[in-house]
Amino acid sequence: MEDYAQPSAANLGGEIMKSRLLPQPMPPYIVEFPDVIGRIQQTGAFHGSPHGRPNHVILNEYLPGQGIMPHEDGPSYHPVVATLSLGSHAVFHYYAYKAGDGAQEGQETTAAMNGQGRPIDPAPVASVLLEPRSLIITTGALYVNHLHGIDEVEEDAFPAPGAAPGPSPAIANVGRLGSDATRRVVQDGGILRREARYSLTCRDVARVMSAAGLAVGLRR
Ligand SMILES: O=C(O)CCC(=O)C(=O)O
Ligand SMILES: [Fe+2]
Repeated sequence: MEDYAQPSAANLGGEIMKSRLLPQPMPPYIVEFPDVIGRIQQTGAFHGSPHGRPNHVILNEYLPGQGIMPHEDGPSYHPVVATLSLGSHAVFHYYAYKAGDGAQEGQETTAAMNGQGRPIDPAPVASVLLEPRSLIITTGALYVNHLHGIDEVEEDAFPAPGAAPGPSPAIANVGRLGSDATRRVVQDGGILRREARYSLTCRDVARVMSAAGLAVGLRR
């Protein structure tokens, strides 16, 4: 959707041009203290990635009411993404494409389409509540043939048990939430208001422009 209230973003570790990383030094808070990259590396999630650790981080700021439309992260990255949430919670939805080959003539065109017009099943395959200071690692089929997104809402509403199903689907990680208060709201029904959220989306860009390649690129 073009009218999605997009977060403000900054690239850390360099810009990606034509699927290659044009590297830049990471800021100290990423590689020194609290050493986000080193600590993500310790999870083992990047053992099989080209550089064994993330080499690129997108810092996003979401104000209440901002989200990110369902999308795939694409093939420039090794298919593992570690997302650190800071500040506010968010509800992260994973979506599947609708069965079939994609858009057909005369088919309804809705927001539930990706950029190529491939229809997306609007019912998430899974929804996860991302708590502040939590890390979620997305890989496998959820990376390569699913989409993910965050609704652009100012609050997330959770229906009370037995109530008519609300707009929020079941939260897959309800049993693993760190905050008892948050778990009660999700289980018993209630509202979590979004505050400002800062996310660090950490990935490994397989192809990195070398200094030599860069010099050639600059001479052109
Ligand atoms: O901010 C988030 O948690 C998601 C960001 C995201 O999906 C992306 O940058 O590709
Ligand atoms: Fe993404």
